[in-house]
Amino acid sequence: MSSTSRNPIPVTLLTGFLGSGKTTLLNRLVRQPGMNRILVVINEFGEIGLDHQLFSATDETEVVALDSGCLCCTVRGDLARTLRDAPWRFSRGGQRQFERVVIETTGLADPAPILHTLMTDPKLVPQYRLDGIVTTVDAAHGLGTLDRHPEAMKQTAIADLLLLTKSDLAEEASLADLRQRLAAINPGAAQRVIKAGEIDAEALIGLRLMDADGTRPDLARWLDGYLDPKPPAMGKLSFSVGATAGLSPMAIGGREGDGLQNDPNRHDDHILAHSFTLDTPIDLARFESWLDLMLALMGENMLRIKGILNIAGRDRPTVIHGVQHIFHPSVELDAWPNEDHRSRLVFITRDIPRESLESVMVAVS
Ligand SMILES: Nc1nc2c(ncn2[C@@H]2O[C@H](COP(=O)(O)OP(=O)(O)OP(=O)(O)O)[C@@H](O)[C@H]2O)c(=O)[nH]1
Repeated sequence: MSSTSRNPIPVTLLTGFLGSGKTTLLNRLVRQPGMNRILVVINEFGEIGLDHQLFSATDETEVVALDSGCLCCTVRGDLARTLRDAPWRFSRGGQRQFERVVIETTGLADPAPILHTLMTDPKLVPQYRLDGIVTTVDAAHGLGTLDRHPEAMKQTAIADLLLLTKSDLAEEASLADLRQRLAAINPGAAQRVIKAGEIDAEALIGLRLMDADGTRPDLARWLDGYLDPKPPAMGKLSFSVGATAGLSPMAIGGREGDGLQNDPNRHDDHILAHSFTLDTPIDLARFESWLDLMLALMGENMLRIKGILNIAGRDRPTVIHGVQHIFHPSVELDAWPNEDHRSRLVFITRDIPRESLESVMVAVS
């Protein structure tokens, strides 16, 4: 099957702030008939990519992980290349194996440059059409996140559909306030309140942000307002590499800061991803008190904690998710995604130097 300008492949951009439920939604969606033959492009932020391991694809799903940085900053070229090559790369017997594309951005991505790529790359424009932008908003944290993070504001402003996730964690009154706030930012977007990623796939299809020729003027105006022609600023960033005193013998992932525009750990001068790999099984009680201490010390600047853990005494991996100050219940996966059974943790922080994380670890060791 070929894609032509008369039959371009629909693309859904799935965005939403850190921990707002994008992967949970995707995991549910790909099990529905309207969404099974899809190519999922997952963009990881941070040196250790965990998202594609937490996404459980079906047999019919093709998955590509773009893990060399944040889509909006450093890997737009990768996205363009991936989409250009996808129709032949994911084909069997001359038949393309996917009917639509879902791009899951990092929680920090500014969607505007990604849209710009989709709309202007001369090889992509005839092959793909933007079907819609879906933005997840955490019903429990949404209001505070909009106040503090301009990325979340942009993700909201450009959505066709706003999915208010985790409704089970939000008070009715604050949900109503959030809905009002979202409507003020983006009155044109439909709002749906969901729980545990449950929504009919049909609701996400055919949002028709743009005509197939990509000329809808309000989007172009929006892009004009948001696209920053300046390249990202360069700054000094250094990572310590090697063992540190901590929970257990621990290898600290990382490398000396170089070529920051390609640094997968850096979103801007303030937001950094810190990755840690722990070689030996974790003592759960000790780890939990370490986490409590870190959250107490780092407060709101600890944006996201994600990890796949090898807990002493457990055969299966345990996945943990912290979203700002809320720690979601940990989940045991059925099996390790690959042979590497080391624990891996990613912390996404604002204005918290790596040394502080390390010093907390030293303090509790
Ligand atoms: N209580 C509750 N938890 C939810 C719901 N949806 C998602 N979660 C939890 O929220 C946490 C983060 O969800 P993810 O789906 O990983 O969020 P994400 O947007 O993909 O996260 P990033 O990729 O880090 O930006 C996980 O622990 C989920 O289980 C919900 O409706 N209710």
